[in-house]
Amino acid sequence: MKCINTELAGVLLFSPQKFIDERGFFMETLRQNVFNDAFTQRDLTVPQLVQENQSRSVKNVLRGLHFQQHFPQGKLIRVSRGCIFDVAVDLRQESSTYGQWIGQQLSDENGYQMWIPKGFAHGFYVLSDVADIIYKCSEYYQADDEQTMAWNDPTLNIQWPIPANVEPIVSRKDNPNINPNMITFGA
Ligand SMILES: Cc1cn([C@H]2C[C@H](O)[C@@H](COP(=O)(O)OP(=O)(O)O[C@H]3O[C@@H](C)C(=O)[C@@H](O)[C@H]3O)O2)c(=O)[nH]c1=O
Repeated sequence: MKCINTELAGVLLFSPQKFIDERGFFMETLRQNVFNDAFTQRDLTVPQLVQENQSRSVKNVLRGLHFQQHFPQGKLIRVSRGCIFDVAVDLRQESSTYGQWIGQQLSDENGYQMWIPKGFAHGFYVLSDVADIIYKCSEYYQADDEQTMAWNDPTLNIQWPIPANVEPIVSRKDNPNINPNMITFGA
């Protein structure tokens, strides 16, 4: 498993070694010592991962942007089936990359895992017919602590790879036209 930095401080991309043979493939998806080393080598605190989630989405689904306000979660995200455009937005006011976003394709082909630290909002858009996302979190989910920021927030101006004339499929919570409690970036 290789770990590389991204242009946003603390956002890491893990790239596994894939062993392909006539049966299919094999790869390690978590190895605690490699994971820990990636953080200690960068003088970052090693996160404890306390919850794992899986969701399935169909093409054109967009989930996010989500974050927990008082109990922020770091998230280690991978895709076991299909392909997504995964987005992290830096909401850490003291950060040199505050307000910036990063988008990365994660797929069952590339096997990449994106580490999104605490203090970021997270969302993704599904590019394949179906996508299964598996992600581990460093804090427990707390429904009443969760905040949603509009995926199409004009200040963030995230360049989602949504085809022209396609409306993404969103939950009521993630629909800026329906959810009156949505957070506006910078407000
Ligand atoms: C996230 C989550 C949801 N749920 C429940 C609440 C709800 O009834 C149902 C579906 O929840 P949601 O609609 O919030 O699911 P979803 O929109 O997939 O929420 C997720 O979106 C991505 C972008 C993230 O970053 C995640 O942290 C999480 O916020 O599952 C849990 O029980 N535990 C959890 O950890």
